Amino acid sequence: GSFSESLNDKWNRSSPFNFFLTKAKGIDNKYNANQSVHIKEILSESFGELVQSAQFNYKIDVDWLVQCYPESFRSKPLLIVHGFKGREKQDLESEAAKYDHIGFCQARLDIAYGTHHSKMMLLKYTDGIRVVIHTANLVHGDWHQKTQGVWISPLFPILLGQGSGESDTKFRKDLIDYLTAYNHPKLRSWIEMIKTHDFSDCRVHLVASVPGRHTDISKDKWGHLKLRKLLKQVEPSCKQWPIVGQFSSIGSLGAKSEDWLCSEWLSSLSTMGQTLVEKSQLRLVFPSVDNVRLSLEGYPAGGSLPYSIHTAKKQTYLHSFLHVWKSDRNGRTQASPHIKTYMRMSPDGENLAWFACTSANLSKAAWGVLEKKGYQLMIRSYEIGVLFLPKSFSKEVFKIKDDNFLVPFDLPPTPYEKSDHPWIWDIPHVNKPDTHGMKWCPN
Ligand SMILES: O=C(O)c1c[nH]c2c(Br)cccc2c1=O
Repeated sequence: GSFSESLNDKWNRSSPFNFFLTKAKGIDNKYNANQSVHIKEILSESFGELVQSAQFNYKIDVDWLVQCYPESFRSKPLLIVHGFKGREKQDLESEAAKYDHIGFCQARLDIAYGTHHSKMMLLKYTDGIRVVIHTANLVHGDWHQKTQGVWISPLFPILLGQGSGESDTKFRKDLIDYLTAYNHPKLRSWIEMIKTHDFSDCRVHLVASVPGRHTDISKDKWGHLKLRKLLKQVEPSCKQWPIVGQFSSIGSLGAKSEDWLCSEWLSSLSTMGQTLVEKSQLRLVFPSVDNVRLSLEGYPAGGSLPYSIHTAKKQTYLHSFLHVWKSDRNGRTQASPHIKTYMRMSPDGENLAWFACTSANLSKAAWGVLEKKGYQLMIRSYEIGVLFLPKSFSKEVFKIKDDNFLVPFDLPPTPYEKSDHPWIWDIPHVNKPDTHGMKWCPN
């Protein structure tokens, strides 16, 4: 309609998946309607009478975040959960000094190179709690001209009567376990609050990572082993379907594909338990240089795609798995991806055996790596995402068209041309100008 329709109507129409992409300035506005949201809509008064909120993220522009809340909500307690230390922590806290409603929770990062990647909003309203799990940093640029994923939960009401308050997907328990893992006093009140609310309507599973060397019963609570455990529920008929991984950064994966990518990691995502899977079974989507050059932002989009030459040089085998970013179906081929999604698709790209949207990029730090002959799963970072299993929606598979399932990019994905190269952020790109006539010369 002509009004910016309330998010409530949009949310109802997005049921039962409630999965959205962020609005992108500069694409045809018909693609910024139904299944698109902006942060100001999520925090708007029409979406709920806010009492307090918690924002879990990596990059946070405090002033920008405060003005994303409606004026009337800018005094409601806001807890910012981050992973910064030392100078960066000081800078963040001094940025917020002028706001007396903002508190901080510094997540422990005891293992080197770990980061607090998780992106989640906990929104406490007068009549319930809502959880938002997404992929966008709390900075203007992440919500401006990129492709990001956002899952918005139902409004979970206060638990009345004797119901368990838990859903078949055990989402509430998994969320409590995740928050408990921070072991931080400022999250205790949120944990207690979640325990008093009814999450029985929740249809997604939680797939999260917390830093640590996880063993015994904790080994498959996190990272790719949690995903492996959940995917055991997937229709066996999909066993031969390709796995698609799509992400905005790539870690150091080892000298050979058999070191981690096509053994440990792919085994979890393909639940075949087979250690080696033939190449066409795994399709990876990561922006090419031209994807970045021709994006709405131009080369600066590459500032959010931190794939370094140092890492890329060590793993040229990866480049034969790569596919371009193409999202004509959502009018977002030029909206550079910062979303991360993983899925198993039918060869024709018409159906999905499962679909996940998470903060986790393609890295051992995010998904974990088995150590000590598989005795422990070592994870460096905090990550959080949601998994959609057809079974939780009384289906065998997701029929993308018939079920109106929002898939962020075109399936099947399009392989790199011989002339395509993966975007690398710390080398010059000067052969051709970008959409703004500029070149990329990192220092
Ligand atoms: O958690 C995230 O989303 C991100 C983590 N690390 C980054 C670096 Br390092 C450089 C540029 C962008 C990002 C980023 O977006």
